[in-house]
Amino acid sequence: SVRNLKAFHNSNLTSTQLDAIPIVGSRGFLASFWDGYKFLANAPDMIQAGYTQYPNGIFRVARFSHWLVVVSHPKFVKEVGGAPEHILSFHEGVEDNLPVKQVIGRPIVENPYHQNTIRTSLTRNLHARFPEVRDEIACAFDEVLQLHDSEWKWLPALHTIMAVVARVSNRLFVGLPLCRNQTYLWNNVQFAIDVIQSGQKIALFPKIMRPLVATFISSKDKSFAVALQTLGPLVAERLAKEDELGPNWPGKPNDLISWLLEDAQGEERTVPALVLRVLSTNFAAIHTSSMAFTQALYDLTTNPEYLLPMREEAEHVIANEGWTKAALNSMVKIDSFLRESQRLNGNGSVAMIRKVVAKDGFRFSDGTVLPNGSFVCAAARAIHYDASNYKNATEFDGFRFARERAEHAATHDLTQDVFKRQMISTAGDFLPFGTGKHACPGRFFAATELKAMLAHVVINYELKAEVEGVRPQDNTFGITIAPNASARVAFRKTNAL
Ligand code: HEM
Repeated sequence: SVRNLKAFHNSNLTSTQLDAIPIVGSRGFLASFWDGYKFLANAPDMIQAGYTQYPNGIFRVARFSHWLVVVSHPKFVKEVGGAPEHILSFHEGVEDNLPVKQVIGRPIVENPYHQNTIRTSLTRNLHARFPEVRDEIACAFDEVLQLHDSEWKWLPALHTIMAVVARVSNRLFVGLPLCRNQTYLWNNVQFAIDVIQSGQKIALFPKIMRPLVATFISSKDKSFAVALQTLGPLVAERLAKEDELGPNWPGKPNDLISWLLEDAQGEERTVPALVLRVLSTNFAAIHTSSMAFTQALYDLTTNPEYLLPMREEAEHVIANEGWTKAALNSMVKIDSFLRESQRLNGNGSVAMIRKVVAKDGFRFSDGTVLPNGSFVCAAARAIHYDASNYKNATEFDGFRFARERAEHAATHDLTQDVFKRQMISTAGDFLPFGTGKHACPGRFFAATELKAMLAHVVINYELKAEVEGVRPQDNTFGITIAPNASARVAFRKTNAL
């Protein structure tokens, strides 16, 4: 349409509308097209260069067919996070890197009601379901690690943690016995890998060609068939019960299927539609949480002096309060350690990619205008590594947030004031979960799960790095930064000397 053409012209590499915003790299169509390639290999360095060169501001880098505007001041990050969907679109921003419609499914974009279910019902029920989550953590580590007596055992960190996280997350999502069904679990893991891999390829094609390309590349239909086979019967049973006994039947399980059914309307109340929501929640949950925990394990094995203080904290809190969700609030060192790991090793050089969809563009408070059709994001990693945001910013200081919380508590009336240095708190200078309107709705569960997992690990195991003092190198591709996928960590039972 004319509007689409106009939007394309406004945002593409030859547009003059972004002239006021400085460029990192080259100007001119061919040169900047080449920069688009370089960006795939060097995104973190290019973003850091722009950040250093244009402090507290806004700059742009070339992607293949358009500019990506990058904001580096927390104030501008907040303005991006606060803009509503009809001005800065989250979904259109995601779509640029990941063609969700083709690799996951159209309804996830067109009616994202599950985000609300996750933010509200799932989060509200974390207290009630915590004993099961805790039980699954203990069983999953036992069964996945298979440690015997006093042996040190080397395990591939990411793969091992993925197996634990998939089980623990699904204990909450679908409960026993399905959360231990290996076909069901690995289908969720494989689906996420396929979504990312096929998505990155499909995203290189113009939008109009994507549906066709997807029919050759995407294995979505295969994953969906396995999900339907393994999870479908359980969903069918729930729908039948509701038809027969109404929405509040006695003994109704307190899980994601029930929470989704409370929100799902019309055509979303079918077996395939609900299976797709659970599959896509697994996609959003498993890889992000596994990557974050693996990075924390690498931080712990590289800085082993943190193990004992966290073990002492966990043992002390559990002795006083038992294994409850509320007890996790008292584990401030563990919370701080995970937050610090996310700060330094979060999952991307940029975050919060949005597309300007407002007809008249988007205006920042300093007057800078981004025309309709442009893309904008936050320089997440550079912000996290900036000494004006964090003291000794490039150093891993596992308990920095615990110290800040203690200092704050000593000087403030805490009934009046929530100090935002906990794992779940987002800010313009803390972006592992994004911030603002689309901040990750699953972060309350992620924090609960990862804190309980870390407490379990430090109490029950000794750990060893493959090479003492050397952190396994990240895998970097384009804007993505992921933990090393082949590094191993050694585990040994604590009391098995
Ligand atoms: C450590 C683990 C996790 C990390 C680092 C993470 C990170 C993120 C980030 C960066 C976003 C996008 C925010 C933005 O662009 O503004 C996001 C969105 C989302 N996350 Fe998470 N996430 C994690 C765990 C989870 C879990 C466990 C769930 C589900 C239970 C989940 C469900 C979602 C959903 C549904 C969205 C889309 C939000 C929307 O469209 O408004 N995430 N997450």
